[in-house]
Amino acid sequence: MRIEQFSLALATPLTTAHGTIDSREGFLVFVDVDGTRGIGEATPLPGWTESLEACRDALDRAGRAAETDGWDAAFTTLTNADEPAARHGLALALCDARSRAADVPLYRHFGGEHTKRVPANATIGDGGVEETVVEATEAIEQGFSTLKIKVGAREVAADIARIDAVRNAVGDNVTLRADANGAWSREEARTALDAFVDLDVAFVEQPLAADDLAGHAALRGGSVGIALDEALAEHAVETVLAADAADVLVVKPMVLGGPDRAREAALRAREAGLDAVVTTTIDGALARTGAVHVAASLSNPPACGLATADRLAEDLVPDPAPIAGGEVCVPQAPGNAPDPDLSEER
Ligand SMILES: O=C(O)CCC(=O)c1ccccc1C(=O)O
Ligand SMILES: [Mg+2]
Repeated sequence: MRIEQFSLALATPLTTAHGTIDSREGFLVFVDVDGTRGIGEATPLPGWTESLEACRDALDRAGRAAETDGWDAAFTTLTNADEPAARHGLALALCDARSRAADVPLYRHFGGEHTKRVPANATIGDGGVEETVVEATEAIEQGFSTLKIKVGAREVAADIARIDAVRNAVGDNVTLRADANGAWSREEARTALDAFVDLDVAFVEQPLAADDLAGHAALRGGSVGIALDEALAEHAVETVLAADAADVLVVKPMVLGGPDRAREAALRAREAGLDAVVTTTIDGALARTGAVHVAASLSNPPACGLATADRLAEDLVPDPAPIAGGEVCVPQAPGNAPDPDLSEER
């Protein structure tokens, strides 16, 4: 197992209620499984996952275990909860190699039916009213029919005005979602949800703090759904499901410890009657493509948060899963991504 650090600048920083993401640092993970190459990506996002340093330490530890005792031993040195990005890096590398060896695209290796495209949502940042409307209108022109708008960084009334302006600009046939990143109090969330009924907002992602499962459970029941995202960085999937706290789970492979874990979480959500939206943490192309395969492995996925490549000013490889007309093209080559030519010489 070989580990190589990278850093990617963002062209368009993503500002959320919790701060601004303006660059992404991580590691490429190269493995050889019985003669077949696999490449994974571990791109930790502190606050959501372990730190870059902890990720590096965990990958080094897993690498040593792999050398002496094999891949299973390497996995037992990593946990979903403590080192999810490191586990993601190793898991993506291994499932890339295994699906490549089996000569099938990764989503088929996961058990998915043949599928060419997955619908994606546009991700609209936390600008003022005018900026938000411009971004929303541009996204519609690009072919998106689902928009996810960041809220929670300003007064609730200002966010309601932003969503109202977007609804007026885009008309009734566009699905609107909002993501508060845990910024609201229970009262603020109630005020926002009440206003969002008339604006036909499909769901709000993480209106309350990650640990307030009871508060989220109490917000449910109206026409505006509750989606949980940060809550899954803090609690096990089963805990969240048992709390009856959500209509939708937001499934981030980098946060859940790998594409395999993300698929399991999505299937569990569906079994429990919830929907699952697969999204990235603004990852490099390899992890983003892994997330695309997770979404493509589900039958009829909803619009997913996979349209994040264009936020990067540079990327690891040419985009294996480009967006066209509001949909992601699912790679059909064996493995996760077509051989990116960065294996042997690096
Ligand atoms: O879901 C999307 O549309 C894109 C991904 C996204 O919003 C995101 C990206 C990085 C960190 C957190 C989040 C989030 O969903 O809160
Ligand atoms: Mg979110």
